[in-house]
Amino acid sequence: MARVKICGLTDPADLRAAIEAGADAVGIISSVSVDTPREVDRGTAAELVAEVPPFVTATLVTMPEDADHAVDLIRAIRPDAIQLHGDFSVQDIGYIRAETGIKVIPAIDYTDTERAHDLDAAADAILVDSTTDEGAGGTGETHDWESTADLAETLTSPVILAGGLTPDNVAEAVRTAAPFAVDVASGVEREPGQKDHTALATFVQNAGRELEVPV
Ligand SMILES: O=C(O)c1ccccc1NCC(=O)[C@H](O)[C@H](O)COP(=O)(O)O
Repeated sequence: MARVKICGLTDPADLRAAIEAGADAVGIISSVSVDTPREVDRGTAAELVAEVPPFVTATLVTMPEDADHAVDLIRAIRPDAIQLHGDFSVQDIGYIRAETGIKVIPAIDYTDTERAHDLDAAADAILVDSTTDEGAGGTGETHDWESTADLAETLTSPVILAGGLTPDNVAEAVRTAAPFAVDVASGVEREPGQKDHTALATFVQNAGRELEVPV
């Protein structure tokens, strides 16, 4: 069974729908250096994070200028975990964790297996995505899930599979890559930045939650 993170939530109604659908984690995107309909300002990010209940991981997804900027964002927004897009080092990850005490999840492009191995010991999990040249996510593009399966076998960190996942392909992605978790942003939207609540629920079910032991 793969855990599920629903990413790029921009308003309370979509946040609640993701939680009701059974998401294990939610992603709120703030302070990114690319143009995306899923970005919210720092204040909105803090308000959304404050609405996340216990046992659901509120994840700040960001492209900070440096490790101190990441720490500053964490202190303002107060997430449970940070997903870092950009060229951050082992030292940066250690520093952010030591300063804030939260889990640090670097995002890497699926082709950058060397970087994944470099960060493995420092990271709490690694998000393997189909990223842009700037290292951003939300591309809606799938990649070779078998290569991610091979990569995951050589890492000790839990691997989160992202990139182009949808309610229709997530079951196949989980079967092929056997990730710790899957992550979706654009694949469950009704329009850019707004989630389709039916698609959210179907995504969570198809990721394998329906296989849980019935009550
Ligand atoms: O979603 C974005 O627009 C985005 C922009 C900049 C940095 C990260 C971003 N998203 C990060 C995520 O975790 C997405 O869920 C992941 O990249 C998958 O996106 P998608 O292919 O649209 O499902």
